[in-house]
Amino acid sequence: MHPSARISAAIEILGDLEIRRRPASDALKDWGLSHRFAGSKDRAGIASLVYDALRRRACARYIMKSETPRAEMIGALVFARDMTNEEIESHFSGVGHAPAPLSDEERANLFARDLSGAPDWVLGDYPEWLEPHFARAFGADAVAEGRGLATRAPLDLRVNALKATRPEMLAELAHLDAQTCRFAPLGLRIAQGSAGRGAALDAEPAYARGMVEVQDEGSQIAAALCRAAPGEKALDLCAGGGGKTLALAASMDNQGELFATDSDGRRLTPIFPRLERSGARNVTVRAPRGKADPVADLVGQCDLVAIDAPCTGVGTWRRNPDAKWRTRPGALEQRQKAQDEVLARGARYVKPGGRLAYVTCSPLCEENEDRLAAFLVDHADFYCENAADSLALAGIEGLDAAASSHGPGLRLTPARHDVDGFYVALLHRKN
Ligand SMILES: C[S@@+](CC[C@H](N)C(=O)[O-])C[C@H]1O[C@@H](n2cnc3c(N)ncnc32)[C@H](O)[C@@H]1O
Repeated sequence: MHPSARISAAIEILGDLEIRRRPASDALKDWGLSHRFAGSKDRAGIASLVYDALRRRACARYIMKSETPRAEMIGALVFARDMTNEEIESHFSGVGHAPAPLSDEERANLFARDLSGAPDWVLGDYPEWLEPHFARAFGADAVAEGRGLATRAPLDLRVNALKATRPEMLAELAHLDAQTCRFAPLGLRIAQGSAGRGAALDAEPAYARGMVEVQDEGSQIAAALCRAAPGEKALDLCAGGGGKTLALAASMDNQGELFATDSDGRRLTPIFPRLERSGARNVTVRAPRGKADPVADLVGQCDLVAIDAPCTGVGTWRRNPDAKWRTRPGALEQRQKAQDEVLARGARYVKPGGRLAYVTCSPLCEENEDRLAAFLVDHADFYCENAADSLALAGIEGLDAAASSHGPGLRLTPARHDVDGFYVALLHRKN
């Protein structure tokens, strides 16, 4: 497909999202099924355009003074693709499958690119309802942090210490220009292509053999901060697809016991092949059955309970840009309730002297420091670890400035650390 035809297709899909209010991945899949002539490169290129438009939707709508998918696409080419006015006009030629030529009004708005007077939520490209929450979490940096969350994510890999070393994998993946991550001790980063096209990892023998695993550097740091050690009894209470479980198992070097569960058994499905591929042998998956607690025998027994809590996912917007417009205000209150419940539940499994790791992929105080403060009111037998100690004990260097200024714990953000947004705090149960 001609690049201009891809732009037309992306506009069509943005229109579908507008009307049917469904996940972008569903709309993209349906488009692919009904346009079978489009090859995989075309589909990837169109998806990348759609996601870029979602990333920069607020700025695009503002400069174009319009909320149409066409306006969003023009804005995406400005803000996410750095195209000149002439380049954009050449794509909107009306020839063949290219979008119709720009109207006089569109041309005037495009040429002006006028963001003057725009509020922070527009400049930072986040939903208006989150403005007070961003202001609280980030203060004067709200716009910069929003912009960070509106960029494209790189591809990060975690070297599976059960099967390989980082120097070995650096050499193995040199043809992808793999680089060591800045902070994560086992992390490798592969830069994305200019139009957001990623490396074909599936074709890599090192990936197929489980020597590397896809995991954002922020998620790797969160897992490393848990300090799961060989010989420990550990519980991953919100294991989901197992991203953190695999990292915890590797950090335990297959020694000790790691239990993985989740309140939603269906979410555990991907964990089985992933464990198999990774060579982790000390993990027991306990799927919930009926109302009984699948890990009841672990009450008061665990050295470590990791809670990768359900959250708004604001920190993952780089990878899921449509989530930022699909999340509704009520979701924040719902998540806070779930977080209080899961923290109270997790505390029960920690043995005296054991630790509880609380992790979210959200930067909002309401989901992080506020939840810990509420937890500590009801759990006087727990205390929070100092952020500097957490980093030192996990052997992670260069992140001292990530200590939260809102309370205990650490905050990672795309703008400051070039990783997905994460919050991590370590609590200890007193002896
Ligand atoms: C952020 S996701 C976990 C992601 C996963 N740890 C990973 O790294 O791939 C949060 C998970 O918490 C689960 N969850 C929510 N409330 C829970 C509870 N009270 N007990 C256990 N799991 C819960 C959800 O079903 C969801 O799978």
